[in-house]
Amino acid sequence: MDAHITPGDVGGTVRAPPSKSYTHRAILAAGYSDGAVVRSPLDSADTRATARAVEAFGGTVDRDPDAEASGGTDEVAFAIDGFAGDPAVPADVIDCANSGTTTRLVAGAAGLANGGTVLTGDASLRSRPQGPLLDALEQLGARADSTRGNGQAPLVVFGPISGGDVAIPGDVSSQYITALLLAGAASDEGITIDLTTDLKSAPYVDITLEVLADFGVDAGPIGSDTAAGADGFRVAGGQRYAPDDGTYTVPGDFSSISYLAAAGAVAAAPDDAVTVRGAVESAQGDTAIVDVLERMGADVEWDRADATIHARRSDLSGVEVDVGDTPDLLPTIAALGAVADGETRIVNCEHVRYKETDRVSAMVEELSAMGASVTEDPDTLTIHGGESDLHGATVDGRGDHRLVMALSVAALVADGETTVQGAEHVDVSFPDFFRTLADLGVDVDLG
Ligand SMILES: O=C(O)C1=C[C@@H](OP(=O)(O)O)[C@@H](O)[C@H](O)C1
Ligand SMILES: C=C(OP(=O)(O)O)C(=O)O
Repeated sequence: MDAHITPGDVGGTVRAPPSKSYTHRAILAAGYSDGAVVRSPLDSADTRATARAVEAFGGTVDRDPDAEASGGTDEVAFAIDGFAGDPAVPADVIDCANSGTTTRLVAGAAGLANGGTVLTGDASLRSRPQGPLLDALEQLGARADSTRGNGQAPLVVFGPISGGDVAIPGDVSSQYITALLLAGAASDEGITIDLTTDLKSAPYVDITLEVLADFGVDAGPIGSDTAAGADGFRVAGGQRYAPDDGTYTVPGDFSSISYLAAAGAVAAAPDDAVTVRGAVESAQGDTAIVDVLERMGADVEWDRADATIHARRSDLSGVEVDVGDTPDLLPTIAALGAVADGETRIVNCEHVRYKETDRVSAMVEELSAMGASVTEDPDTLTIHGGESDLHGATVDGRGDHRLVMALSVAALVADGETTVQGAEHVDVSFPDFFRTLADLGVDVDLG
């Protein structure tokens, strides 16, 4: 599906979708428990993959937004029956679709099963690195293979592990650490994780620790108060997952909010603003988008008490942004850089090449097609911005939801219509993205 976007002003109030990262963890944590209700979950292609995995391990996920689970309101909730820390051997291959988070977190759970679990997914997923996690599972006594021997899915994991010590790099994906922490709590002995490199994407491990705490599970960093700067992590075994009152509520998604706030900053009508509700404080590193926008000169305000963000149009200037902690903001910041005056340098971004696409190269090529001047080094993306340079074009979302959304933001201020190919891929993290843009007044034609 293509999205044809006509440039124009935006304004109005919209709601942020629920967090993808929190929803994955909450579904799987509920799976590890005897059962729990997850309120306000993100219902998207990626989170459905995690729900399928919980069912493959013997749980059930009732996605019916039905009265009982949601406490009699029309709020959406998932009612989940867990596998109580003891995953069954799946009867079939688990299809993780496009979701790296599902693949890694579920590979960890597979380590606890008394038999084999096969994990696969789409072509993008099957090109992403899993080697360090397979190696960690082997250190814990599992057999963990990539069928092609290239460290990529399809993966086959044979458990059970009972816990122990692992050494693992932290600079490829923090999701390996999350996987080991979630599984370690349900293992007999617990898991101690020694980081052999600095940790990238550290706030995602803080999200994990926050969700674990909310499910009554004790785990923490070694040598630091938070994941950033930690030498490693420790989770004791034999713990029971059980959230207070049997329910867990998912906060809004700041990666998704980044597109809406950016849209306001580049295209809000004079005397109007984009207002985003659901901007609840949490451990999400991507709240940094507010600071990035402010540094670029945007008129943006996060009313934390009201969980609301207001973004008005302003002239933006280029800045340097380190995305070591916030890889998912790279496409948004690159689009903002293409609109801003002067140079925007996105540094510490090598790990952003291991996502659904190599997002560094992809943003260079697609923004260049819109007339921006963009260059890359292995670890840096540089945009030589200036709104007047951007023109409408046909750009390829490359099956990557974040490319589709970031390019749609750039399209709001390009000269002429932009066609973003593969628009349906927003289903991965923000299924209502184009409806939300239309609610903000964007002239978008899906066809
Ligand atoms: O744990 C998570 O929920 C995520 C961690 C990050 O990945 P890496 O840790 O692989 O950088 C992020 O890019 C991804 O979108 C979601
Ligand atoms: C990289 C992402 O997710 P995942 O790793 O779960 O595929 C993302 O949402 O940008």
